Amino acid sequence: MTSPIVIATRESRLALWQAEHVQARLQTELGLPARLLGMTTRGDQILDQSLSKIGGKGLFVKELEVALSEGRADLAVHSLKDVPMELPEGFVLAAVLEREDPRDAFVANHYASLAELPQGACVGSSSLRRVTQLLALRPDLRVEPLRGNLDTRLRKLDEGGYDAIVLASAGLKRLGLGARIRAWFEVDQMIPCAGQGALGLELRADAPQLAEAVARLSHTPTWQACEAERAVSRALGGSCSLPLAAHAVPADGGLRLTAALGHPTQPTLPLLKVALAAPVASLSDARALGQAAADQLRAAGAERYLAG
Ligand SMILES: NCc1[nH]cc(CCC(=O)O)c1CC(=O)O
Repeated sequence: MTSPIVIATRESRLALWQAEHVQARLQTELGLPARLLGMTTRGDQILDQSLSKIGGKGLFVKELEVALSEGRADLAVHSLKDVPMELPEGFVLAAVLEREDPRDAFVANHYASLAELPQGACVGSSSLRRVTQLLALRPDLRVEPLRGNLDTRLRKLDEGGYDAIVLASAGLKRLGLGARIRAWFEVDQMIPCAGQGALGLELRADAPQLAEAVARLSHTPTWQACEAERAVSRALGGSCSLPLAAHAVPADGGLRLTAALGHPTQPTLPLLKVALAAPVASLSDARALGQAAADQLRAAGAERYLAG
């Protein structure tokens, strides 16, 4: 009997849901038994500072990669949007699963939508991408930092610390909290982050057999879209201290990609936005589209924003 595949996961409720989802799919679709190895990452421990200040997205994946490299785990399940644009040497992204709803959600107890918020209302978000797009829609709002896992953020809203908060719809739905969503931001109004709503499966690069097996769980249209989105970010430096949004949707046999860049320290400067479409038949076509979007952002003046 082969020993079960060990899945390294963070221990937030969302991370566990995602790991269990992959565990179930390995079992039912591939006949591969799997078990979970839960672990706490630095990103889970440090909750009083914004992620962009303490080292970025990588904080959520580093400990899982250590478990992979030490052979304590075989597979790590990540929210793709938390995965750095360049994986460290020795690791590969072996599959991207079909995307959940990629939209951001408006969550509030007393207001049904962004438009209903009174002048000067307080909205919670620590995401520079959300902050800059919120202020572009409603310059009067006061945006205050809000970190923690989804349950913590909802509790802080319920305790009255904010009039509204913005969260990824995918996470809320996965946790059965979809009823908390009062309104959705359309993707052209609040462009999602690269990879939002998708799960990525990471392996050691020296495990080609497992890579081949898990690739069967992958969803090609989602992977191509996410590859284009991630390429925009990679081409602009890939840092999570940049308010960068990138979202691609299938269109006419290819992809339509929209991206927006805000200024990292001056959230009220105008957002630079681009939209382009191209036929896409492979991951490298998708990367080329993302690169082209980044080139257009540079042509539109991104340099000034990237310098800080
Ligand atoms: N940044 C944390 C994070 N990472 C993944 C999700 C939600 C699930 C997803 O978008 O795939 C969230 C919560 C949020 O942004 O509100």
